[in-house]
Amino acid sequence: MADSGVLRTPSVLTTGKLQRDIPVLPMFVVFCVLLTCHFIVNRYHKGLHKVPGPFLNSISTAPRIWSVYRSRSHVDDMKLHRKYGKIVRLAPRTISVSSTATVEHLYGISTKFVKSEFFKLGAFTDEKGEYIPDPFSTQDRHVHSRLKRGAANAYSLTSLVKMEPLVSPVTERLLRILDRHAEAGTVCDFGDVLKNYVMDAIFAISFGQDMNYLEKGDHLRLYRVLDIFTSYMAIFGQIPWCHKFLLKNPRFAEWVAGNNTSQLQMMDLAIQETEASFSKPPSEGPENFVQLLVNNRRKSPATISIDEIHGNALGNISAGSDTTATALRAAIYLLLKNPTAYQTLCKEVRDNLQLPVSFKEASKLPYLTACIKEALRMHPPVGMLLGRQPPKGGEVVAGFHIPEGIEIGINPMILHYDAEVFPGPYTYNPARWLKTESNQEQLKQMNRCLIAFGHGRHICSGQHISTVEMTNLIATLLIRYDLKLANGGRNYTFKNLWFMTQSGLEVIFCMR
Ligand code: HEM
Repeated sequence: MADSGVLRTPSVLTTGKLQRDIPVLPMFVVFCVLLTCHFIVNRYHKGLHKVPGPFLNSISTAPRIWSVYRSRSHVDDMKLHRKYGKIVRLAPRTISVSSTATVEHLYGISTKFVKSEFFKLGAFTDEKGEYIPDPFSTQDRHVHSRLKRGAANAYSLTSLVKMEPLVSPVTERLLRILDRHAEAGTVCDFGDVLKNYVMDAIFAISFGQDMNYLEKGDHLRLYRVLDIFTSYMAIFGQIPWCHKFLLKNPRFAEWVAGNNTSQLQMMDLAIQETEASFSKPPSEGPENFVQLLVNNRRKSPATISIDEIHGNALGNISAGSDTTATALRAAIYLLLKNPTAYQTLCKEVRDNLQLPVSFKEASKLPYLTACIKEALRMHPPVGMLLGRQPPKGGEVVAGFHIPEGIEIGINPMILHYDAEVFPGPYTYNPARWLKTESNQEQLKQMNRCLIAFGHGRHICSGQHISTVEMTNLIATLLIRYDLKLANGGRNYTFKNLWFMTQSGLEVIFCMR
């Protein structure tokens, strides 16, 4: 057989020509010089070397990414704050503050700070890859204000209380499942059940119909998408410039998500429900979230576009499911771990409420509200910086000039453990939230620093949805069952990848 020319061509591997032609040593030297310059620029960028923090973190993002990747950045950040004080440089372009005085400055209604680049990783795009503006990710103040106004009535407490009947069938389904556990005396993986419950509840509120996650489990495979999405945001949000090469790139996104069609199904549902709401007159029963937004558009088309209706509805699923489930798990776990608090709450709830629970009645119970606040304090579902960027020209924060383009923020997990605001911060103490004659000022301060839902301009739009869900569900459970942790709660653990998701909440239910 005749040799092909290709085979006869001398290979660099056999001749060793590569080593002789490429000046490896000079290239290595150039690389080291460039890297050193990069580190120097990072460290001294616009005077940021004055902000205290570890040397390595000031020259490279690698330690920060490693800390986030290990799902324990709050532990590392706490240590850094203990060592360096109220303001710490976590990475060349990331600064963490933990001070009461900065809450208003960074997040207040009239703040000049805008959302950091981190949030752009969470933006929705349509099928053509065009950005669908949403309040969560937009940096444009006017767009943000318009979006908030356009959906304000749908997120208001008054509307949500009217939507309670939409969630009732979901709650009944949950109780049937828990009754079965109680009758059989089996241990319930309550963390998973709660996740499914919250998913069904948020679908019911948003679209007027749920996906029966409680009985079918994750049949739409939304959890996988949401897990990838939050871990991706946590890790690559530290280097947001990468996003355009990763999930923002449609080919890469398709490769990662594979043939997962759940987002498309969600989008279809949002589109169908929006169209159905347009074609029927305002209904007599409780209106769901999409219907309320459609009515807003009917009255004044300029207030909200169709894409924005879809964006809001889809945002409810991604922002409102894991977060609320996490808060509920924390509230239940902490209660069951603390028998005195559990007994106090059982007494309050059982003496004052009956099934079916209504928020109007349940929200009057001070100890129930206190237990929810204490759980949100000790285990805020969002456990990383609520990042912001200063306006053009920068801003002075905690005595340091922070130039534009730099991410600065407060991590709820740090501020909520500040002993000056919350004395004995590592102790579960719901009573700290109860009003007394002498603690008015302290309470004001604590409420200002409870930033589990954020604060001010970008405060969580869905806080009332979660509060109603949590209040009603916890009261319902305590009226119907006696609860106790299986194995003393030994399997309960959590990881912090932006969302502080737990696993192993195993509970034994007994009918009362
Ligand atoms: C316990 C449950 C929840 C927690 C702890 C939580 C936490 C947060 C936090 C901390 C922010 C502010 C982020 C920032 O300032 O940088 C936020 C914003 C937001 N949340 Fe929630 N959330 C929860 C439930 C929900 C629900 C149920 C929904 C919707 C149904 C929702 C929708 C939103 C939206 C749309 C924003 C953006 C608001 C804006 O930027 O103006 N969240 N949430």
